[in-house]
Amino acid sequence: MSPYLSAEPLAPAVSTYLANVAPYLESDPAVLPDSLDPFTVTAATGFMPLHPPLIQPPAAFDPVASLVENMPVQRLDGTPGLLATYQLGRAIDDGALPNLTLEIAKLTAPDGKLDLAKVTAIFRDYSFLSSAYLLEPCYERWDKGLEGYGLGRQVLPACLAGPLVKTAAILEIPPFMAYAAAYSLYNYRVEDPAIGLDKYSNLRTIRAFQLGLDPLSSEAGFILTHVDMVKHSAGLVGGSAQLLDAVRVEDKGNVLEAFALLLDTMQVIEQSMETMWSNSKPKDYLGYRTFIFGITNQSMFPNGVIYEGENGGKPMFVRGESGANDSMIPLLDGLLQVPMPANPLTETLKDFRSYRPKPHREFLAGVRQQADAIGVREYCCKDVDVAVCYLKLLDHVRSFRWRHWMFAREYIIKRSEHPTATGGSPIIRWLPNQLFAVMDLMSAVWEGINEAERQKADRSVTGMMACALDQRQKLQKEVTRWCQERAQ
Ligand code: HEM
Ligand SMILES: N[C@@H](CC(=O)c1ccccc1NC=O)C(=O)O
Repeated sequence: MSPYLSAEPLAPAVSTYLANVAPYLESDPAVLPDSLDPFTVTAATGFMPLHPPLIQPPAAFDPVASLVENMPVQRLDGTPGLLATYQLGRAIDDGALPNLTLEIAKLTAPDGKLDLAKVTAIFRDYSFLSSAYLLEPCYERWDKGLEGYGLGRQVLPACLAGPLVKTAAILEIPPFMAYAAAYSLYNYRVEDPAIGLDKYSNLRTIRAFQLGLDPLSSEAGFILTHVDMVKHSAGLVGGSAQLLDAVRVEDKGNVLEAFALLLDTMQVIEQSMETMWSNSKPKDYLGYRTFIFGITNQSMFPNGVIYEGENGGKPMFVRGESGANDSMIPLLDGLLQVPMPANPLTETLKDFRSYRPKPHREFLAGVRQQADAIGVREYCCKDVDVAVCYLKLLDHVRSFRWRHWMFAREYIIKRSEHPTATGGSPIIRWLPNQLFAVMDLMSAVWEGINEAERQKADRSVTGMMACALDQRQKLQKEVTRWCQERAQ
């Protein structure tokens, strides 16, 4: 019978549903206005900003731009900035910055709405200044080789707190340095517009804390490697939408095509991730890292931070920025329906969701909801060809998280006793919580395939599974050892 004659209305196609949560998915970013959130998700830009990040805020904010340019340990021209001699806090306390909160409402785009690109650039600059202000005393201790971070400044003055809270409220994100809207994804520019994002060597940072305005520094490398990875995220966004559509109508050909796109994209993303080791040296990490800690679960802010003039005078607790706020791996967790154990570590994983840009949050929630509604995992496990693709994509999630565990070990754990990561998660136990979950799902899916079918699968799949199982044991041993040594 024609669907048009059916008495039951048809459930909307997935793409229609995703169009509800990501209305500009198919739009050309070039024609989208700056009154949209710069992190609006499109099939062309994925999780990157719609347009290149705005470098300079409008003239009314010149005092902010000038202070943030003078702030880093090393300025763009190579000379020492305020943080080199721990003078930023004093400059702000002495009135270097007027309170520009009321200027924010004047930031309109040609369509008469608020210009969210400008609002984001201003949020970025205020969040750099605010984190530098709050954590400068900790950096001073670190720089002088003293043990522990001590205390940060416990009060954020109104000239920083007002604009930070106001811009964050407009963007509907927490009022603190963010991974996407500040330090990483809204913090790049290109040296030669003709080359654009195509070559890593063409990337530059806009703002930095320590030496990061020098493109060859480890801080720049740290930031820009994220940009270089996320620039490929369009393949994950498009591939996810394609997979949901195809699974919904049980179109195996399209399912396999969607997996091919997702697998190819992850391959490129992981290749780029590997360049972190040369772009950014582990020995340099702890310096600029001092400035990216948050308030929640950090010894530097045992009683939170008072934002002067905000929150009824009560202290604020906000997590620090973290790659955990990136959207690529959480997208795949949702799409592939990776079950996370019910425990406090997983609660932290869920808490990180609210730190993503609003359009990313909505897109991820939509994909998660649709994957659950159509049963992506169950569908994929019914057919061995599809199950193998599903396993291969899970294996990318595993290898991303494993590589990432190596980063945590070499850049942080071996060099610092501080028990919590910048986002406030326990440094030793949190990353393995999610890594174990992926490895366990891989085992369950593999064991669900009967012996005869498994024999038919190509050798590389058997090898992939053996490697994942072996790695699980190694990880378990390593985590147990670190927990014993650090009493965690
Ligand atoms: C030197 C490089 C890196 C180090 C030392 C590092 C460290 C960490 C740490 C310690 C966490 C724990 C979360 C918290 O802050 O509380 C984390 C989470 C995370 N980071 Fe990174 N990271 C690095 C590079 C990257 C890169 C390049 C990406 C790519 C986008 C990334 C994506 C993530 C993700 C997705 C999570 C959440 C992990 C999960 O869900 O299991 N990280 N990172
Ligand atoms: N959580 C990490 C920092 C981190 O995750 C991060 C911070 C800023 C920008 C990107 C990040 N990416 C890595 O996960 C740490 O504790 O050092």
